[in-house]
Amino acid sequence: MSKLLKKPVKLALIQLASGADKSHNLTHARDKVLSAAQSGAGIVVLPECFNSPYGCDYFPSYAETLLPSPPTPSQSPSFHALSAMAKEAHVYLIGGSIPELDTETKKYYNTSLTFGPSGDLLATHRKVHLFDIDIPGKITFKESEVLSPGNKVTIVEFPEYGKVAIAICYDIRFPELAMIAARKGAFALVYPGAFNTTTGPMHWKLLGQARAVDNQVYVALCSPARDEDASYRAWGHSLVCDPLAEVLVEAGEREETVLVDLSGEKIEESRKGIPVYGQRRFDVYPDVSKGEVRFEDEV
Ligand SMILES: NC(=O)CC(=O)C(=O)O
Repeated sequence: MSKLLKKPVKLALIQLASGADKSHNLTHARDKVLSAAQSGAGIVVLPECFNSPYGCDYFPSYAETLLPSPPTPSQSPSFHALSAMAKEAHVYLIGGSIPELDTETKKYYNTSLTFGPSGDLLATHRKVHLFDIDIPGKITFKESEVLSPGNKVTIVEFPEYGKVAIAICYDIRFPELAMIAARKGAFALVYPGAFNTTTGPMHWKLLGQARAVDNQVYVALCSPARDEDASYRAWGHSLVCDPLAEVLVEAGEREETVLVDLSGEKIEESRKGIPVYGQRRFDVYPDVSKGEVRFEDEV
């Protein structure tokens, strides 16, 4: 079996406390990314909407323009801040997500940017599955009132380590994205995500463990810290599951950085012990990674 993860790496999830002040959020994120790097992290993750409060009312006013790439600093201060943080900390940085406005189509997206240790943009993922739910008496949320969906599977190669799949929050509820990425060789599935105090206790950990056990890879979920005064109260509990679906680390509700060591051996051992990876019956059902899969944004 080829090594999915070429060498051990420390992963950091920054459960950031963000507020209404974007430039403060960016400076605060920088401090946390640098301190995660000082603790030995090689890959650092920020939460969904790390530079703004989360909610349909906020997306338009916080949206930045990313295309054509690279944007100017005034079009996207967050792009430039993330690139600089990755370079200064010398880490692979999965920059949570930010609200994006495509000025040509006038469409808004929930978009994740990933940068390499030289500050170069490695990947862009626009949330594919929008968070439209209605649980009477608990929560109604309709991202599609403002946002448009992305249309591709995102797998990024970190040359030192291997491939990582990136998707955003509600995307975790759709196992196809995870299966495709794992079968294409990702060693980890990373989801910046902001579940809430209704969906969090129901499904956050369960979904992390489910995607891990289905695919025998590491799964990381990175949430904003809970703000009790916000209109949307994030669940917190950023966590990492190993390829056997054991939760290796889990944050509480407040601001916190969790760090964990990932190793290729763990993936190999789990696949050797429970070899479902080689036991699939593609003569009985189709392999979703072999059908028509889009890896590039439709333009
Ligand atoms: N932010 C989200 O997409 C929230 C979500 O997916 C949930 O189930 O809660």
